[in-house]
Amino acid sequence: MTVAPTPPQSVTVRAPAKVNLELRVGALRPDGYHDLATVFQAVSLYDEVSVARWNEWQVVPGGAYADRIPTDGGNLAVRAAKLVAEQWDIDDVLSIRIDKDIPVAGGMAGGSADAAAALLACDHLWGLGLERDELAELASVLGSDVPFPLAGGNAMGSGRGEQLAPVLARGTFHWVFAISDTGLSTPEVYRELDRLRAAAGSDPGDPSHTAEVSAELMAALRSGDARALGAALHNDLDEAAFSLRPELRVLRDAGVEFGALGGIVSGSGPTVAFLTESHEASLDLSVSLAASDLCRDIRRAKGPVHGAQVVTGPRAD
Ligand SMILES: C[C@](O)(CO)[C@H](O)COP(=O)(O)OP(=O)(O)OC[C@H]1O[C@@H](n2ccc(N)nc2=O)[C@H](O)[C@@H]1O
Ligand SMILES: Nc1ncnc2c1ncn2[C@@H]1O[C@H](COP(=O)(O)OP(=O)(O)OP(=O)(O)O)[C@@H](O)[C@H]1O
Repeated sequence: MTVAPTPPQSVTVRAPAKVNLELRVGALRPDGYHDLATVFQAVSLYDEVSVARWNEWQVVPGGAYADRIPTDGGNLAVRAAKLVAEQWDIDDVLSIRIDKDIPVAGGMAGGSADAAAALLACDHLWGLGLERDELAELASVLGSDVPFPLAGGNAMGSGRGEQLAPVLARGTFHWVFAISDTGLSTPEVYRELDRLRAAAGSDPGDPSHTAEVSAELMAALRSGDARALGAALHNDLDEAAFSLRPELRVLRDAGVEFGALGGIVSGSGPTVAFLTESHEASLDLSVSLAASDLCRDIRRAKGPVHGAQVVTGPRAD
């Protein structure tokens, strides 16, 4: 006699943060987004999202940044689960636990990682067997950054950042992230870039704002050369973030002076990402930054790492 497999009671998925090694922002589009050319790298800071059937929709916050997780229907993990339920006509209502180790509103795509994790977790909980490209399609509806934490590794992003292509890369890179205690709003940073462009006499919607990833960065990734990668790091949103938070420029300059191979704002900030030569160099830089008192919190991580992965089994609570 064959026994039908029992559906899982709950599923936990771990998803990584990202840093944009290069972020080139093109013209403002009529839909309010900007054309982008970017290279993402997944780094070893993770959120864990557990989904379980429940009698009402709820978010159970946990982890280092628990107090900053929205617990209403606007939470991206809830939106992701509801999107899957709606598409496949599923009536279940879920409790979603989020263990947050990715800074909130820090430019490291924490909410997007949670959305990506929730998509994969629901796929497993409901036994849908979705293909990676079906998940990526749903992810792009939820946000420009959501497809990447599903994929992980290194990837090129185009369109509004949601269209991914693989990137040839070797080696492991050692990062130090300097985290601020108040976040920056992504739309506000893009708006500030447009304001700076307009103030410099150039229409933000002008097609002359083209976005292309540099050959130097791709070559540095291909060869696994940290020094070359440090020199090629670039973020078009740096100046907008520095304009809104001048202290971030001071922090970036200090990290480079303390020996980082390169320093950029991570995505839309305010986290500042520093690339270092080795694990030891990342420890040294962390000590120097901590002594400087220029940031609230310092985290070390390596990249690239895997995209979202199922890590359980039943939930302990
Ligand atoms: C800065 C990055 O993190 C770099 O990867 C992303 O571009 C941000 O991606 P995200 O947080 O997923 O952003 P979304 O939720 O898609 O969009 C939020 C808002 O950011 C602005 N936005 C976002 C992406 C993009 N290519 N152009 C934009 O101008 C728009 O005002 C948009 O309404
Ligand atoms: N699961 C979630 N975790 C964190 N923030 C969330 C979540 N869902 C919705 N949000 C909202 O999204 C806003 C941005 O949070 P998030 O941590 O994703 O920022 P971010 O890392 O700067 O994003 P990105 O790098 O993709 O632009 C927060 O201010 C919060 O109100």
